[in-house]
Amino acid sequence: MQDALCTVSCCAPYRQGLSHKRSYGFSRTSSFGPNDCVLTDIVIGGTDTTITTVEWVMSELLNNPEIMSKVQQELKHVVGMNNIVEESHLPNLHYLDAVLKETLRLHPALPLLLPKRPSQSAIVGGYTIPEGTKVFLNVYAIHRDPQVWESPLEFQPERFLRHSTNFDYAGNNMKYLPFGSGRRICAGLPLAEKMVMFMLASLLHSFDWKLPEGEKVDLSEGFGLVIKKSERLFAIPTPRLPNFDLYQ
Ligand code: HEM
Repeated sequence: MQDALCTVSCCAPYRQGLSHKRSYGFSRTSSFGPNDCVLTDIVIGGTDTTITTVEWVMSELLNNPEIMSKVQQELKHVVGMNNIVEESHLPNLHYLDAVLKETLRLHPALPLLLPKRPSQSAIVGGYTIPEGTKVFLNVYAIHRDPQVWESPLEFQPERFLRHSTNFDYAGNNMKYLPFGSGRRICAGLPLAEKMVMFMLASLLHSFDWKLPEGEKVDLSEGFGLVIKKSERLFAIPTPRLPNFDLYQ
């Protein structure tokens, strides 16, 4: 167990006896050991981000019923109506993948990533960043920059089908960084991508979704390290599959 945990990148400084350079906005107690740190990172990093992302995708889809219908058509084609979603279906859900990428563009769960402190002074774009400066990267602004994105405020998943080779989650393209970049990129990225795709595919394959009568989706944002919707989403599911035994 200990070996498995210690492979997570943020534990490495502890193993080398160095101090942790990340600032989270709250102080760590001295009773925390290396493995507590990893577990805390995983719980904090892996829950709010994932839930918030699923909620934003569902909100955007309820706001764009024609896009939701395209996702469900794809699920009908790839998964079938007498089957339930399996992990093996996920690589073939290209349109749902584009919907997730477009949602993470407009609603990156961590809009400023996590703060970093350079361990030595550096010059970036002509600016000197002294050692120890707290640095935030405004991914939210980059993802909505009209010089980078055409019609940046519109929800258009198709843009990721056109540019699918350029925009992945690996953090190599500085125009699109929903999981960060470099050695502090999201440590849960492979799990997060699969988990969110699986949840969305299951929700949209098994159910049709609508809003309560007369209600509209409120897309306004709250304020925080993780950008959540200011109002929780309330939607009504109706079973979609003909064979109800599949739900059991
Ligand atoms: C949709 C879901 C998720 C999103 C959008 C997301 C996004 C991010 C971002 C932007 C960062 C900061 C990267 C940086 O500062 O450069 C991060 C860090 C991190 N994430 Fe995630 N994350 C998600 C899910 C998860 C999950 C499921 C886990 C674990 C099970 C996880 C674990 C972590 C950890 C441990 C870090 C800190 C990495 C480090 O400091 O080296 N994340 N995440």
